Amino acid sequence: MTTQQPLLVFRWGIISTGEISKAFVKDILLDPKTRGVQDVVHKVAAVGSRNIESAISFVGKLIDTDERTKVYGNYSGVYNDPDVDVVYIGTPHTFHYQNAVDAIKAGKHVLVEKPATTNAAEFRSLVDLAAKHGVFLMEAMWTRFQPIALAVKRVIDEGRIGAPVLVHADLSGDFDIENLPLTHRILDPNLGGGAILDLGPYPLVWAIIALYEHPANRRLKPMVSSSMIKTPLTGVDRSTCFTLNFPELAAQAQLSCNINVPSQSISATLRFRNGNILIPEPLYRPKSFTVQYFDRPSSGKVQREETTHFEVLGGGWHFQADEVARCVRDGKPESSVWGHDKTLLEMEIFDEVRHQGGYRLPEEAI
Ligand SMILES: NC(=O)C1=CN([C@@H]2O[C@H](COP(=O)(O)OP(=O)(O)OC[C@H]3O[C@@H](n4cnc5c(N)ncnc54)[C@H](OP(=O)(O)O)[C@@H]3O)[C@@H](O)[C@H]2O)C=CC1
Ligand SMILES: O=C1OC[C@@H](O)[C@H](O)[C@H]1O
Repeated sequence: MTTQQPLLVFRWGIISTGEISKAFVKDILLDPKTRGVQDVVHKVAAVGSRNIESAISFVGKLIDTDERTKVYGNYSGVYNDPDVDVVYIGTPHTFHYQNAVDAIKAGKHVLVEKPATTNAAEFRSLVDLAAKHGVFLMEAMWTRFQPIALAVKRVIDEGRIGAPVLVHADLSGDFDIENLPLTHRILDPNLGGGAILDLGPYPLVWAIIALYEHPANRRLKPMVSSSMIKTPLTGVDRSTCFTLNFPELAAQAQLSCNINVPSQSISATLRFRNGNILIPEPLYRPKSFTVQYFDRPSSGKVQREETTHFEVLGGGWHFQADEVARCVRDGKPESSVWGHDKTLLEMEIFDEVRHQGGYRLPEEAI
């Protein structure tokens, strides 16, 4: 017999009113029952923007007036609002650290957009601060919480496709950089511009699922080698390739990201001894995956293919919100699906990639 959890009404404070904050809020306000969630509902208790007009317009467009969402022309109002349980941070990369520090010091749980910080030292310091204040902290690595990622993980764990050998994954996007203002977050080094910090988390998440999380890897960190091509427009990385070596598995990941070419139709191929898993674009929210089984181990000859499709109501950002709510309800300091170790690994890999590529951000908080 299963015991029914009482319904949790989880109250979000939203920091900033840009594109991702809009997408996140639209998703969390969808009826959770449409994705089979019975124990949690999300409410937007407060929205903070640098500009009060923007907060008012955001709430007017996206949130039912019955919700009585409070608006602030700053972020501190949200941090200090007693009706807010958790703060969602949707500002550009280089502000994540300070925004998270402010929220945590106000005693709020935090979900911070990817990349959680601009470097590993900043994230380590957030982990310590969150522990000191007894609050939950997670990077918004939404792809890892989508049903498709959970299903791919099940296929790997079930073991029929054997041991992992090689992961190829790329997330590219044509941002038309020649015609973008140099102050756009994708180009501006002051906002952490370039491919690695913005797009890099997505090829990496599939390598983490297939290789880092593989039980035979024993959570060992990979060795990193990489190269970058920078754009002369602002000096941020236009194209980055990075390779991760997992000696314990004798396996590698070849990952790439680029801000001025379109993505590829098959964006990731996870190669195993007895078969492959193919993941189509967009790599951050694929709608299907295909498992190819070989006729015998290592033959490369596909005997059978199975494609699984996923229908999701909304953009797919709500699954991570459900995880945050449940972790907070259960008193957990971090998620077991996307815990602090994985964000730290991500940040350390990106530090090394930037070091090897000679890309130092103008101002890193730590
Ligand atoms: N998970 C996902 O799918 C996605 C995640 N992201 C992540 O979200 C973050 C924001 O991206 P996105 O929403 O596209 O960015 P936007 O530029 O659309 O929005 C960022 C918001 O941050 C606030 N802000 C505070 N300081 C500044 C500043 N100096 N310059 C510009 N904006 C500032 C502004 O809100 P206000 O004026 O209201 O204070 C602004 O609207 C990035 O870190 C990115 O990696 C982005 C896209 C998709
Ligand atoms: O997270 C993201 O996913 C999609 C990209 O287009 C965007 O720039 C990025 O921030």
